[in-house]
Amino acid sequence: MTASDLPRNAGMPFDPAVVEAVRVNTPATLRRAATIPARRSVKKDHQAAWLARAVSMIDLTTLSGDDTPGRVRRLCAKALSPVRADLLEAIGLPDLTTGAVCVYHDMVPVAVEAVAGRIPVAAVSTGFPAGLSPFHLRLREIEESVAAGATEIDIVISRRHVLAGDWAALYDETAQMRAACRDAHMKAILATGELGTLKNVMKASMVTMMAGSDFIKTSTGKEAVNATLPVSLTMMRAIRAYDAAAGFKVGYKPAGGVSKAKDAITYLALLKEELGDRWLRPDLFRFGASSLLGDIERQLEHHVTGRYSSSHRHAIG
Ligand SMILES: O=C[C@H](O)COP(=O)(O)O
Repeated sequence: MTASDLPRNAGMPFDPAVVEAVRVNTPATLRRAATIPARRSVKKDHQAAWLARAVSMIDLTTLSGDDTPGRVRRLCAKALSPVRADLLEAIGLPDLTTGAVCVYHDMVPVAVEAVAGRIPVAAVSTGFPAGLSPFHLRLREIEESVAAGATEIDIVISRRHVLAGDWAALYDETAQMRAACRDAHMKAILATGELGTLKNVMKASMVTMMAGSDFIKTSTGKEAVNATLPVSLTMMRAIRAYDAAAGFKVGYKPAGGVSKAKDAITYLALLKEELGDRWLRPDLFRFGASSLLGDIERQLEHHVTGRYSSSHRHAIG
């Protein structure tokens, strides 16, 4: 299934009442989030299957100033063959790829050629990570990446509109970005670590979904605080509220600092509890991660062989 086959979020007219109605019980959210990692919601013998599913939902990412075509080609090769064939065979999987690759605009042509249509190419955009370049150039960057073959665009929102409570401005900018994406799927990066409160996270989630975002994504990976469980719980609840109001299922993408296999399982267990099995698929969930795949592959090797490829690795807690 390619991006263009997937349903798109048509959005809904901006409704300030929806934003004003937002309520977040922060202490309760923090308490609930604190209990999640301790729960053994995934049985040990199911872990391999969950880890393989996590791999299929990774946007394998490189977003560094020293990125080169060679590095991006190696990233794409890994995305197309993320787990050793002997390990896949041992866990009974015929084939596996990551959900997508995610790169800066200038690396899109290299990635498009390297993946040869087998998985989507996502481009970060709109002046990533700060999102403070001239607005017309932010829209132009989207258009250029789509023209270069990116079928998924990860935009960054203007945090100042959230911090000022200017929800109409946030809606308007996001809607214009969505229009610039044309057929490409749009993920709205909220940079939640810079939004101050969980209430602002919930409001920004609702506004960007009303403006037509197909996914909402926690972070650029460049903030001081990126994906967390309390923020994830809040954004998943926003997605559920939007589905109830608009009848559309928006995807969720935690990004930044998700680097351990046990964390991936925790996120998936939370997703299953909060949104249900339908979200446990690449069209509605992605990890934005650059190093998570390495730890998952090491855990899969231990599951199959009883050994770790490097001595410093520890079993999933
Ligand atoms: O989605 C993109 C993030 O920048 C990935 O962050 P990470 O390098 O901490 O995995």
